[in-house]
Amino acid sequence: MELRYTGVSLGYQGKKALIDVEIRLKAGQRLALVGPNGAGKSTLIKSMLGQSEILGGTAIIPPRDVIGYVPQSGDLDPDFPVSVQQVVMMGRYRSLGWWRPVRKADRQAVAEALDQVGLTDKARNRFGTLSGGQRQRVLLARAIVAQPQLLLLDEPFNGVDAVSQDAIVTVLRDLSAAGTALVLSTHDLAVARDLADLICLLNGRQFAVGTPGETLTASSLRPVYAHRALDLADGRLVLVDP
Ligand SMILES: Nc1ncnc2c1ncn2[C@@H]1O[C@H](COP(=O)(O)OP(=O)(O)OP(=O)(O)O)[C@@H](O)[C@H]1O
Repeated sequence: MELRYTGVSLGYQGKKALIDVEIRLKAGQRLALVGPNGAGKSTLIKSMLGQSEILGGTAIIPPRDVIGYVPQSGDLDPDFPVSVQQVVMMGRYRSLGWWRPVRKADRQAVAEALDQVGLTDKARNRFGTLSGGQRQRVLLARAIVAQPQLLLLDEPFNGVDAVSQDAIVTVLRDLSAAGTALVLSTHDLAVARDLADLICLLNGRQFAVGTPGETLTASSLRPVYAHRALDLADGRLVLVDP
């Protein structure tokens, strides 16, 4: 697994939304994309799925079939009449193909993924009846049954309760210990600090990339958040509505 962007510009219909992207990620590393609304976090994730345009530079992206994607749980229609285990089984379709019936190994993989996210007892429940945090865990299970080498997560903790957040963080740590590379976008600097070993600061361009110690400093964050960064009299920095 190798993900490498060198001087990359990204956007839509030929118009740039994010420039100067320089990232390099190896197996088992965890990268957090941090920046205010509209910074380009989703655009960078979408570029790895072929859903935004690479307008310049060089991007080395693993093949689509080894990439897993966890969308924001709000992106899925909660009224769609499917059970939790059916949603997770969708993650096996790529390897199943429409012509091959579901096998015991597929059912076993689904059961294991549900166990990993702590939702075995909800397997037969309707997806739409779960809480936002539980739905997010189901979408994570759907991604991991395909055993991706690179897992992308768009704001995985938005609208997620503390129990679900802890469950998701544990699964993500286990995945990365087993060699899966992770890229996640987040507004939450505490989450980024605790979960990521690399942080990329974005706002229309890449401002910095490095360890949490290198990037989560007042002098690195100030230009990224611009008018949303407030300098306190004692020299500390507060981010207003990050
Ligand atoms: N499908 C699209 N077509 C055209 N422009 C888009 C599209 N999606 C996003 N943009 C633009 O690209 C820029 C970056 O948006 P993006 O959604 O990547 O930011 P973000 O950091 O993920 O923000 P948020 O935290 O609000 O999700 C914005 O100016 C946005 O308007």
